[in-house]
Amino acid sequence: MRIGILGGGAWGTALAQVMAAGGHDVRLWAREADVVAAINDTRANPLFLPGIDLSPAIRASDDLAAAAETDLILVVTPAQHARAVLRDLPRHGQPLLLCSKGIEAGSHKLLSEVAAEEHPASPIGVLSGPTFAGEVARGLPTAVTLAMADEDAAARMAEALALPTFRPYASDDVIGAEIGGAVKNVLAIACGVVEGAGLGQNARAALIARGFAEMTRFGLARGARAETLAGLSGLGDLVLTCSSTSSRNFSLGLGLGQGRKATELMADRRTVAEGAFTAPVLCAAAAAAGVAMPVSEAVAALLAGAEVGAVIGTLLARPLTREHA
Ligand SMILES: NC(=O)c1ccc[n+]([C@@H]2O[C@H](COP(=O)([O-])OP(=O)(O)OC[C@H]3O[C@@H](n4cnc5c(N)ncnc54)[C@H](O)[C@@H]3O)[C@@H](O)[C@H]2O)c1
Ligand SMILES: O=P(O)(O)OC[C@H](O)CO
Repeated sequence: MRIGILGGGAWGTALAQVMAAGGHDVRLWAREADVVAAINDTRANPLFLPGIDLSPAIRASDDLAAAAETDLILVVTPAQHARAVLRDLPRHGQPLLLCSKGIEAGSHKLLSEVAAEEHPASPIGVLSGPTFAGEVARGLPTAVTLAMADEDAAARMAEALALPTFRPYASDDVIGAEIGGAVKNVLAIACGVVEGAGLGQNARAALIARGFAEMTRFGLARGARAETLAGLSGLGDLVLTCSSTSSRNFSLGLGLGQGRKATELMADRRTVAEGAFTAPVLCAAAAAAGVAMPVSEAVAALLAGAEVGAVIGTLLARPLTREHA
């Protein structure tokens, strides 16, 4: 297949490497001229994915039209930029596979809804799961959820994209696959806070379990299926990012837990910690749906500048409740 990849960050570049290893013709769109030049001239992306020798089958361009002349498009921009990039992408009706993790600010729309609005003729899918880009690019074993409304189409897509070390599991739960990836980024910040504030491993395990309860409540309210949230793109990704400083979201939380301010931690970064953008949107969307998300609200409060001790105190002072209320 000819595969267009939108986004030359760590994940877009790692996916380009996977697709090239599968024998596909890969056209990577990156917005930074230095990223395009580095990929084409030196087979590397030192800005976003250092230390990886890239396949010669990857051709980079800053021209969206070049990525559009393909059989399949992977959308890998930060979530808040997905609509603008999709709006500029020429419409050819090929499938769009969403690989970004987030919820659109303002509209509270999932990226599958954004993509369907911008490219109504394209079949929409989601590829999501526990996937640190560096490990995927190095060919380490990885499994993901690949969801499309038509599960047979998802299975065919999974077959076309699979490698011995890259295993997509087909699903028809597009919403579930998206919500797991978006919510786990917020919860990973919370787990980083626990680490940074020295609250211990019991607290982190409790937070993963109660965070998963939040993810499930919100997901069910938005039409996700519980088994998808308990799978690779939900619980699988939650466990990965809640337990490793390789996660940008966890690392952001670590700094917050040490008492540093979000503005300072976010100031100079060129890489994206999606949970910081998702947290306020998620809280607003959950409130609109009548879903309680105390852990996510605590993260949103910290990101808005609240003091870490006060936020932890408020969370621990909540009235006791039933585990499955
Ligand atoms: N890095 C990972 O391990 C990983 C794994 C799975 C999913 N993701 C998701 O993939 C998405 C992209 O993350 P990443 O890690 O590849 O990014 P990154 O942090 O490596 O790089 C930042 C990216 O943002 C892009 N960007 C900045 N401003 C932009 C704008 N105005 N318009 C369009 N693009 C803009 C940059 O060009 C660059 O591609 C995120 O939603 C992330 O959650 C990342
Ligand atoms: O580094 P993070 O926290 O953006 O996580 C990257 C991926 O989403 C892990 O699956």
